[in-house]
Amino acid sequence: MPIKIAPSILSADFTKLGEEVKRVEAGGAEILHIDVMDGHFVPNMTIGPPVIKALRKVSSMKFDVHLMIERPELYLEEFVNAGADIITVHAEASIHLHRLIQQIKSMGVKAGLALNPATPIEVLTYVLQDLDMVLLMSVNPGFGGQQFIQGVLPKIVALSTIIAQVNPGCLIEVDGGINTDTISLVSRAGADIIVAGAAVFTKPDPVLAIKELLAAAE
Ligand SMILES: O=C(CO)[C@H](O)[C@H](O)COP(=O)(O)O
Ligand SMILES: [Fe+2]
Repeated sequence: MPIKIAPSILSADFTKLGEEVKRVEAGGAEILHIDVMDGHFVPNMTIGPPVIKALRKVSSMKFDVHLMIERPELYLEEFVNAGADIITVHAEASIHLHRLIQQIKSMGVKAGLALNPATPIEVLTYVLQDLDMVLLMSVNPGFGGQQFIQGVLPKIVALSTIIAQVNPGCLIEVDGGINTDTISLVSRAGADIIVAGAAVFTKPDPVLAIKELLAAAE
């Protein structure tokens, strides 16, 4: 499967969010990455279900909702009702990971599990077979526009080897610090979906920026 870019609205202009989303969709983007932060799990706050619900009215892209929140189990239904297609929770945010993943799947959406840069992939051992996606953070979560952490590259390689054996349908998403220099590294390491925020939405032409990222990945 060719890699896909999921533009992250974290770096979009929030005063015209609907227009920004429609623009990347018209340009061919299929997945929209939506970063939800609660000011507890990460030291920043962003948006929640009402904004996702509003965007759902103007977009038919797949909504890839990245929950950087504590107690995600309390809010799953709200995010599903708002229009999420994939819900990704952090392994570090729950002590009942198996139950949490089953809860997401029982709601009829795809289940993703995110790992911070310092979290080893061994945490996936007994849940990988149930996942639709693993999100490997390549920055410490909380902010857009940070520098890519090179140490995550062997983690992507190791995970893609394990996924091929255990759950070949499970996708690897890499999130943080992606630009035209770093994208080829993560693509070669085995990423299927690559999130890009600053590298898309701080550029004068976000659609062109996505095309340049895809070209650099090859
Ligand atoms: O989850 C995130 C931050 O916690 C963002 O998705 C990520 O950082 C994307 O932004 P950028 O491409 O600008 O690094
Ligand atoms: Fe994210």
